[in-house]
Amino acid sequence: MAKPFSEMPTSECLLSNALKLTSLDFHRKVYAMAETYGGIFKIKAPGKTVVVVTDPALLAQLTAQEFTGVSKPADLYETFAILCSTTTPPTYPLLALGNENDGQARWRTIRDGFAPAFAANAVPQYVPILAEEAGKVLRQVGAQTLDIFELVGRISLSATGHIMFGYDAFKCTDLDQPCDFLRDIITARKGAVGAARSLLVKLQQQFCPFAHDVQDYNDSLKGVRKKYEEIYAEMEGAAAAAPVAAAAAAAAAAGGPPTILQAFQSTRDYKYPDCPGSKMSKEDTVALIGNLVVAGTLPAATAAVYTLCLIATSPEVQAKVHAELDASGLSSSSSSSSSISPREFAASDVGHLPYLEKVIKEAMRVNSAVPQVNRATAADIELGGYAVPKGTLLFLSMGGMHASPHNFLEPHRFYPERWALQQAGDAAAGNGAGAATWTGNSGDLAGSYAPFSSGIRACLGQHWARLAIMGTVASVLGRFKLASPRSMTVESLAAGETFSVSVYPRAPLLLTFTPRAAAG
Ligand code: HEM
Repeated sequence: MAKPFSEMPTSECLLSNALKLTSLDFHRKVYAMAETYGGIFKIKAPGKTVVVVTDPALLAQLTAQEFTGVSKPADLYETFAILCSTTTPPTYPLLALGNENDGQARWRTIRDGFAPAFAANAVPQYVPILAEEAGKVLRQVGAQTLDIFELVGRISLSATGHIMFGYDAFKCTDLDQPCDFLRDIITARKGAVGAARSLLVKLQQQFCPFAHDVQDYNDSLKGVRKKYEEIYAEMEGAAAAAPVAAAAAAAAAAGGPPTILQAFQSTRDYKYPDCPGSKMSKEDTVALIGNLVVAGTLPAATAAVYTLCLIATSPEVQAKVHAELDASGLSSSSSSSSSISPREFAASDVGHLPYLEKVIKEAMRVNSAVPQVNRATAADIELGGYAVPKGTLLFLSMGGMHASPHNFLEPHRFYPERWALQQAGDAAAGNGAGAATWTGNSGDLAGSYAPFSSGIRACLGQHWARLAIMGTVASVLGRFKLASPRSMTVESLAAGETFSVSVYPRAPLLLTFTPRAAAG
């Protein structure tokens, strides 16, 4: 007999739940609900049942490859469309990679084409480019107060342009030059969420005026789409000037991994197995460019930004990070010249900055850049002893899992040492109350941690994201001591965030930069 779901009390039901779904910080509300209702519970929304999952084992089960009763809606917008429609919603070009409606085989073909360029052994080749772009931007920073999201966004965009498309696609290395592309992406996506929000508001008046909002959505994407078309044209030119496919073949013949640019070249000629005779069109490639720009810039920038903010407000953490960078020769204060020119971050530094690694891991736990992914049941399934019928929308809240007191002690505390103490506790069982206290309730912190999701649809760019975040944070802290002019805590950062494709700060996040050589 299937267990009954935890139900919301009547005061929480229907309309109030539906409005929570439309709120931009809905994921934070889910965290609070999970504290009350546990690792799996049901919320009521118009026309559909929604099941929220924060339990680590059930999350892993739902994302696992062999779990076939579950499909992935492409995006938040499609999720809303499923919420209010019984028919299959139309597909949107921007979401081509990861859109289940295009067919599993098509998605698999594209993912397989790009996977070698994102593999763990391929991403170190991008690090020198990131370090160079970070250096170009950071050399313009003196002793001053800056919006850290703007600064890191510039580094992220310059690196993305060079690494993925082989040229300066976003031209924003000069601090005095306007560089609004990251904000354009956010605004376009916010338009999409806004359309979804108005969709649900209208739903209360008349049932599902869907077509009208699709138009809003497409209009909101026009600006950034023009940019993706420009990038496509530039890549065509580059391919004509220097045969990228031949370079990819040569790299493969030499046993080296291909680059992302080469992967674009080779996937372009792919045929879709489920559609005989069809090849990837220009439209598909433009959509993929958009997909990788959005996925590759926003969440990684967010993660680096929140890491830097948390470091800036924790003097003892910052001192330890600086000491580690000094010992590795990555700080300007450790360089023989007094100028701000530390050795640039290199892929070989990974594995040799264990404290910084824990700091980033902890920052990505207390502030999950991608707090939630969605799934829909394609058949009746059983989940953790509960019966979940076909057509149920599943909200997989990794942020809720990271913030749950069921999984982490003092979950809202930024405490990088918890990861070291777990290792110490594992190594020396019965090592006193300190270690035991911090091994976490379940004794398995790692099992409750999945910022990139897991399984068949796990983040394709996660190896690169980890390196990029570490390289960005090390490049900034090697050169500067950071301080926050206003007091910032985990709670105040959370209160100031909002959500589009990933979490990002609602207002400028100001940090004061003091060159390390001057700070001593
Ligand atoms: C901190 C940075 C990042 C975070 C937290 C993050 C997180 C995620 C998550 C949670 C998913 C969805 C997984 C699911 O539905 O189960 C995803 C998918 C994806 N990510 Fe990332 N991501 C990050 C950076 C990147 C970067 C740098 C790239 C590329 C350069 C990238 C490319 C992708 C792609 C292509 C997918 C779709 C995979 C598929 O549908 O098969 N991500 N990411």
